[in-house]
Amino acid sequence: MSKKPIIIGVTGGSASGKTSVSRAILDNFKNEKIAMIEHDSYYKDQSHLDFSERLKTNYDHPFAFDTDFLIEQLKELSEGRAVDIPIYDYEKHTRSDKTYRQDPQDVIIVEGILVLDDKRLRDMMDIKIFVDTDDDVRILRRIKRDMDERGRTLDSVVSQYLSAVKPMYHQFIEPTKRYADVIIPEGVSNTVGVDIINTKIASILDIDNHSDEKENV
Ligand SMILES: Nc1ncnc2c1ncn2[C@@H]1O[C@H](COP(=O)(O)OP(=O)(O)O)[C@@H](O)[C@H]1O
Ligand SMILES: Nc1ccn([C@@H]2O[C@H](COP(=O)(O)O)[C@@H](O)[C@H]2O)c(=O)n1
Repeated sequence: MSKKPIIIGVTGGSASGKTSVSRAILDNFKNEKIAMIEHDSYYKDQSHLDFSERLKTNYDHPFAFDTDFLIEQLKELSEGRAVDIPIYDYEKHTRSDKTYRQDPQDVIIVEGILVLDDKRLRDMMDIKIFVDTDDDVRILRRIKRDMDERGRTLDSVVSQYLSAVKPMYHQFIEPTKRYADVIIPEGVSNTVGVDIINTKIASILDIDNHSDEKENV
């Protein structure tokens, strides 16, 4: 029987640096069996809706996600079976018709704005991390990212931020900070915070953490 993986939840507001922190962990453990799964991959399929209808969805509310499916796939992985994870299309606001194959791993990072909101998900996690970055920094990063990578206009980013992203952050995301084991101010720039997390993961995996030495090579 396969060993249950270590599951690490990484949350925080949009553009707080969740993906960057997760990548730093992946990089530190690149010789181990480790992968990141994004909650965003499990945004509900909206292919049955017109594009104009999809624009009305509140993508920062827990209802926008098919979290049951994420939990189901995490259980499959935990029991040693590979899964096919949906690939999300931010420009079309729905799932693409493609998936990618994820094999079982020893460490699984589950990243997303609402991964600590669902108790069933939280209870599956061994380490829960909240990346804490000021709202003004996050909106500036988001404008750049959404215009460069997600096909958005400045007006659409600002209007979505004021109508959904900001209020949902304060209603649903920020309150999950209380469930975090570790809060990392400033995300990946906080090298001490990231190193403490890597050391903890290494101790659970029962391996030495040589991240300092790797940096100096
Ligand atoms: N500590 C940081 N300093 C400067 N830029 C950062 C930092 N963390 C993330 N970024 C940048 O901000 C943007 C959003 O970061 P990302 O890690 O994708 O956030 P999230 O996954 O929370 O949406 C990216 O362009 C990333 O390079
Ligand atoms: N069709 C969509 C789906 C999601 N979003 C936004 O993505 C944000 C979460 O992703 P991060 O990488 O920023 O954590 C979330 O705040 C949604 O508003 C979107 O704009 N369009």
